[in-house]
Amino acid sequence: MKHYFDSVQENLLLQFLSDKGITLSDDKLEKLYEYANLVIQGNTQVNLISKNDISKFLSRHIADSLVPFIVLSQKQYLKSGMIWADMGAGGGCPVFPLSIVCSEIQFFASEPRHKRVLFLEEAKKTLKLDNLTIVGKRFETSEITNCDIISCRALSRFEADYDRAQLGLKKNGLFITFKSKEMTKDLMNLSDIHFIDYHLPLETQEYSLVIKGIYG
Ligand SMILES: C[S@@+](CC[C@H](N)C(=O)[O-])C[C@H]1O[C@@H](n2cnc3c(N)ncnc32)[C@H](O)[C@@H]1O
Repeated sequence: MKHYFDSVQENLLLQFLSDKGITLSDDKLEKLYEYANLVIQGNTQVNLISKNDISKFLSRHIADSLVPFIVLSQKQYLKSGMIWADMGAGGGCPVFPLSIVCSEIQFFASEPRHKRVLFLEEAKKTLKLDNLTIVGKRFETSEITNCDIISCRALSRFEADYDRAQLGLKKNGLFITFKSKEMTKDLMNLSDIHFIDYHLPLETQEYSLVIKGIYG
């Protein structure tokens, strides 16, 4: 398969994963690369990601998307059959990379914008992601319920996203969101809140995965 990114990007992603003790099968890596190809190609038709980010899609967006998988795997939190919903899927990060690597978990992606939904449906079909359901609605009207985990990336303010997630989370479910480190200062006093700080390849700023709930 022709890749629409260079081998430097591939190596940055592999190094990022291996630094965290993660080795993925060749099948899963190929699917991640195929998904990256689809986004890079799809971005010429539909606005999925910023044009500035195309050349670093693997090291910036796919690596970032996999951080919840890395963190929850380290805690052995992920179990077969769990239900995980992502609110505001956009071009599919983090939910596509997560569905690819966590094939035993059932994912839902909620996204209201029609052109993005068409892209996501097509990508799901191409990648044969049977564990992913695309719901072309706002999360509030999606009727997605009973989730073990609800995530969102670049959606809205923490409080608004957390409240929105309560509509679909099981009791004791986890809410997970991605923030820059500097945006977490106001959240320090919340109960059951965890901050896992990290860097991404080629990026100077520090990021924080924010998890609300008890996860180990
Ligand atoms: C900035 S994009 C982020 C996309 C993706 N998560 C990422 O990190 O690249 C936010 C997305 O959330 C969607 N969105 C906005 N409000 C929403 C809601 N209430 N429920 C679900 N999706 C929503 C928008 O249509 C948009 O595609």
